[in-house]
Amino acid sequence: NLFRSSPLSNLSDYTSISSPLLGTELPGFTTGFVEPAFVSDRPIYVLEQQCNSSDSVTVPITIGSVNAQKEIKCVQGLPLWRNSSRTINDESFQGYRKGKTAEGINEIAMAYDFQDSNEKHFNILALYNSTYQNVSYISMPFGLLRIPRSLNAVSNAYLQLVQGSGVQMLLDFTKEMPKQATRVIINFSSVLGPLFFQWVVVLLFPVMVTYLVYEKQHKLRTMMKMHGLGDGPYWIIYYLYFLIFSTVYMIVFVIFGSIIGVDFFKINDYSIQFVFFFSFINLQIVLAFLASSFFSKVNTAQAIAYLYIFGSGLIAGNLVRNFIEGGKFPRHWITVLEIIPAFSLYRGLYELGQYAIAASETGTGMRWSDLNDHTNGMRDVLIIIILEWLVLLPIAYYFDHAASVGHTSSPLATIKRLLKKDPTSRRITVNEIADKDVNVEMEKLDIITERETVDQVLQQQTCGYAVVCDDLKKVYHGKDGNPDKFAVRGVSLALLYGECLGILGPNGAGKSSFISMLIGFVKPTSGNAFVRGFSIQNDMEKIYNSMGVCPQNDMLWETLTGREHLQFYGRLKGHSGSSLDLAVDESLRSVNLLHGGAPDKQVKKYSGGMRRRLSVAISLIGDAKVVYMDEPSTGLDPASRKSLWSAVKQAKQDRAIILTTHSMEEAETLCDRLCIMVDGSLQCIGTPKELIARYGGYYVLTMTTLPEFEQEVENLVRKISPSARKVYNLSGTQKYELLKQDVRIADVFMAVESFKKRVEVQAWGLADTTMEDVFIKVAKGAQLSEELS
Ligand SMILES: Nc1ncnc2c1ncn2[C@@H]1O[C@H](COP(=O)(O)OP(=O)(O)OP(=O)(O)O)[C@@H](O)[C@H]1O
Repeated sequence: NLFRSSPLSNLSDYTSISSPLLGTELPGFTTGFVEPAFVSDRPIYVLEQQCNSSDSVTVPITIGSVNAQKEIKCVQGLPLWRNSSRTINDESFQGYRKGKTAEGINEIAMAYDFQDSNEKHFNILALYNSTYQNVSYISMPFGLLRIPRSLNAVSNAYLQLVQGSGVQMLLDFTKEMPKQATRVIINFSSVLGPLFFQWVVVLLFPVMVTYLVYEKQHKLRTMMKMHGLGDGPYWIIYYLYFLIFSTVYMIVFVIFGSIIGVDFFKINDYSIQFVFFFSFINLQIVLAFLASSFFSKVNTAQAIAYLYIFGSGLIAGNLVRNFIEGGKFPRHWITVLEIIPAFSLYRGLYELGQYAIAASETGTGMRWSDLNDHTNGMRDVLIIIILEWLVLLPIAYYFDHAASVGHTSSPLATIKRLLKKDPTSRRITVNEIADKDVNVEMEKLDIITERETVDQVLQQQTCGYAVVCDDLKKVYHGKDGNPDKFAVRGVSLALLYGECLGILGPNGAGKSSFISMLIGFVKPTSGNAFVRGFSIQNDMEKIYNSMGVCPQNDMLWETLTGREHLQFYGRLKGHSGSSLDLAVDESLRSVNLLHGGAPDKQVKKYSGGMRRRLSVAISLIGDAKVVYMDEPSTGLDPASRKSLWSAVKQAKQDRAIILTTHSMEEAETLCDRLCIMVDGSLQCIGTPKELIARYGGYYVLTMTTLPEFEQEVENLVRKISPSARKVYNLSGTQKYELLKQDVRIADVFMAVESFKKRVEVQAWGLADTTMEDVFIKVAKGAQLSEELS
C-alpha cells in the first residue's frame, strides 16, 4: 500500500525503489525474470538483480477496469510484485527459480514485507537468502555487499515517498543498534543433566575393580594371604582405603561444583548431598568387591566395568526420566527399578537436579523436610541404597573369601560347590585306591620307611615335626573331554624343624603341584598334610601366619620398591619400628640387594635375577617357621646363586624348608635330605650321601680312543670288572659303570697305564657317582618300570 501512491521514481543505482505497477493487480508474469505472481493481501516487493539492463518485459496490467500492456525495462533494483511473505521467504531460502544454478538465475537479493508501514511509520521485514553468501562469480562476499545496499535502497524509497523524490539517504553499512549490556547465565544443572553427574560418581567403580582384580590376577592376594594377611584385615584395609579415596573425590567434586556456581550443588542442602553420595559410595565399594570376584583378568574386568557404567548410566537416564516424567507408570514400578544401583543413583541425582532447576522459581533447593513430599523420590532412594549395602556386604565378603584362597575361581564355582558336592574334595575312587596299592607294592624301602614314620607321627601326635604329609594326592580334572591328570600320587613324608628337604624331579613330575597344596594354592584331591600341627584341609588360615613362600613365578607389585615389599611383608609378620628396619636391611643384604640403589628401585626396573632374590628374601623375612621355595635360584648368575645359598643355609637353622630344584649342586649344598619325584610319585628319599650310596654304588669309567680300538677298550673294561655296564659309546668315547665292590681304584689305574702302552688313549677318567647320575638313573628307572607296567 505504501507505494501505491508513489510515482515511478529514479531506479538507478539502488538509490531508490518503487514499483512501476502501482495500484495494479497482476495476473502473472510469464516471461523474463519472474515467475507467475499472484495478488496477495499485502504486496511484497522483490528486488531483482543481475539482470541484463537491455532486457525488458511487457506485462499485462489492469488499471481500474482497463486492461493494458506495460513494458518494464529491466534495470538493477527493479521491484516486482510477488507473493506472500511466507512464499517469498521459502523461495528465497530454497533458491529462486528451481532447477537452475545460482549463476543462471536472477538472484533474489532481498524481499521486503512492508508490514504496517505508512507515511509516519517505517516498518519492514527484509528477507534475504543467506545461502548465497559464497557465490563464486561475485568477487566480494555476497552477504556483506547486498544487505546494506538493499536496506539503503528501500530506506531511500521510503524517504522519497515521505519527503519527496529529491531526498536521498546514502547508507554505506548497517550495524546493530546499540543496546544495554547483558550477561549470559548458563544453568549447568539443566544443560548437563543428571547423566553427567552420574558418570562422574561411578567413574571410581572401574578403578576399584581394577585394583582388586590386579592383585588377584598376579596372585598377590594369595601371596599376602600366604604371609599371614587374613581376609578380614585385607577387606578392612581396602574398604577403608576405597572409602577415604571416594569420599575425598566426592567432596572435591561438590566443592568445585559449588565454586564454579553450579546450582545443583549450591542450592540443595549439603547434608542431603553428603548422606546420598556417602551411602552410594559405600554401596559402590561393595559392588566393586562383588564384581572383582567374578573376574581373573584385569583387562576383561576393566572393559566390562566401563561398559557397565556408561551403559547403565544411559539406560538409567532414559528409563528413569521417562518413567518419572511420562507419569504413566505406577510409583512402585519406579521403586523396583531403583534396586539396580545405577538407577537409584540416577533417581537421586535427578531429584537434586529438579530442585536445582525449580530453585529459580522457589528460591530454595532440596531440604530434609522435602523428603516427606510423596513426589520426591530421594527418601526411597536412600532407603534402597542403605538396605542394599547391608545385604550385599556379607555376600560380597563370602564370594571374595571363597575365591581368594584359590580353591575356587569364581562365585559361580562357589555356588556350584554349595549346590552339588564339592568336586575338588570328592572321596577317592576305587580306581585310585587300586592305583595306590600298586604303588605301595612297587615302592622302595626308603619310601615305605618314610610312610611308616608318617603313620607313627600321626598316631602318636609326635611334636618336633614341622610338616607331615599323609598320602597327598592331586588330580586335575580334565576339561573339554581331556583325561584327568594325576599330578601327585599319594606322597607321604615328614619333615623336622631345622631340616631342608629338596624335591628333585623332571619337568611335570608334580613338584609344584605338591608345594601348591601345602601353601594352599590348590586343594588336595585326597589325603592331608599337617603344618605345625594344623591341617591344610581345614586350618589353612592358621598355617599362613607361620609360613614363608617363594613361588615359582615372582608375585610382586611392579610399582613398589624392593624395600617396600619387605617392609610390607615384615609388618605382616609382626615386625615394626627399628626391628622392622633391621630385618629389612638384613634381608636385603642376605640376597645381595642392599647396594647399588637396588632397595629403592621400583620392581619393574629389576632384572629377572633381582626379582627372584627379592622373592626369596620375602619368603625368609620374619619368623616363618615353614618355608617353601619353588626353584629359588632359577635365572640367577653363579655369584648371586652362591649368596642366595648362604642366605638359605643361615635361615634354615630353626625352620623347616622344602625346596624344589633342577640343580643337583643346589640340592646337595642346601638340602639335608632329598627326594626324587617322577610322574607324581616319590621314587626315593634320603640324604645325598645315602642316595649316592644306594643308587650309585659304582664308579664311572670314561675313555676316548680312535673308533677302531673300541673293542680293545671293551676287553680292558671286562678284564677290570666283568659285571661292568656300558652306558654309551659315541665316536670312540665309551662310558662304563663299574660296581664298586668289584674294583679297586689302584687296579684300574694300573690296568689303564699298561693299556696305554699298546693303544693310543686320547683321554680317560674315573669318577665317583654324582647326584646327577643318581637322578638320571632313578628317573629313567621309574619311567621304564611305568612303561613296562
Ligand atoms: N592347573 C592344572 N591343570 C591341569 N594340569 C596341570 C595343572 N597344573 C599342573 N598340571 C599338570 O600336572 C603335572 C605336574 O605339574 P607340576 O607343575 O606340578 O610339575 P613340576 O614338577 O613342578 O614341573 P616343573 O619342573 O616343570 O615346574 C604336569 O603334567 C602338568 O601338566
